[in-house]
Amino acid sequence: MQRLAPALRQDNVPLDLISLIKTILAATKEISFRVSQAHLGGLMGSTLDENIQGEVQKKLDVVANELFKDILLESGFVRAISSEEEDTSVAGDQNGKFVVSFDPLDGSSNIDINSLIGTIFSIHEAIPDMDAEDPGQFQQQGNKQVCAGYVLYGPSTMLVMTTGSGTHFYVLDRTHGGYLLVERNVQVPKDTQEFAINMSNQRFWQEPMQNYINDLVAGDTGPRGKNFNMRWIAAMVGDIHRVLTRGGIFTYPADSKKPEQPYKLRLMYEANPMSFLIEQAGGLAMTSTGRIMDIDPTDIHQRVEVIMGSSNEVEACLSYYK
Ligand SMILES: O=P(O)(O)OC[C@H]1O[C@](O)(COP(=O)(O)O)[C@@H](O)[C@@H]1O
Ligand SMILES: [Mg+2]
Ligand SMILES: [Mg+2]
Repeated sequence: MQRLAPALRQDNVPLDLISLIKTILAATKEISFRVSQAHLGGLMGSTLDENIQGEVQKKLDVVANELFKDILLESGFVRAISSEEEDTSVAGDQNGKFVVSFDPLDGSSNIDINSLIGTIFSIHEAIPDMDAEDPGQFQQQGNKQVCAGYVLYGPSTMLVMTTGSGTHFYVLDRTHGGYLLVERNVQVPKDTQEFAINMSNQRFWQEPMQNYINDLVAGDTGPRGKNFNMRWIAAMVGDIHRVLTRGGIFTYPADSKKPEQPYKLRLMYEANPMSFLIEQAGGLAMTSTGRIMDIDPTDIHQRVEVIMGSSNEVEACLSYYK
């Protein structure tokens, strides 16, 4: 099996980006170890603090964030970072060529039940003449990402990553400590009979989504004429990994549960990186009004509607909005 660096060179990834990716992955190996030892290391449960999202931070959210932030800011490759757990962007090296947005621990509500969690990252080139302190560094569309990926801390620790030449799967080999390529150019099947949504929000969805999901649930007794299965891991990394592995549609639609906050998932460090991975695997990644990666970011923590996965099924869902 091919090691990471030769696999990236095969995709003509520039050396400085390879160095940054290796730096990011060094942090994920440490997080993978801390996650596996969390019970023993007193890292289960919550802190008393809330992040800017108004969520009580888990101890592992904080540990993973500090690990990631420190290793990136000390690397010299990074002009600035933005993180789910940081109120604002944080300046790094003015000579750094890249900016990195990340979700240090995705699926935090799964930590205490020992279920799937992960780390999500998105890399853009830094805007040349802009100051490291300037949050404008992050006002770049998702279609400008040079790399995106996630690491899934599951039975095995898996890396799923793209640099624009397809989406590839890697596994952390615990014998020699490196990520090995296990599958190149994964493809999301165009059709599927599996959907993922938090059904408990149903009464708060907009009518098109209500109708779409009702028709999936009606199965072969309804207009779709076939049965659909449902899955919800409550960790985007886990649900998207299933979609990349066997197809499916994943959606976190707009809802009126909190009218001042109609969307749940964050553009910069959840929706954009997952969109790059899904599109590079032949799927679609949309809101009900357009392509996620064409959205002009206005805030590092802005939230968006998410409908992504098997292309024909995403199209079918969007047809309810027309
Ligand atoms: O709690 P819900 O409504 O099921 O939402 C689950 C969603 O929230 C998230 O956990 C949010 O991410 P964080 O855990 O990083 O805050 C997603 O991973 C997941 O898709
Ligand atoms: Mg998350
Ligand atoms: Mg998180």
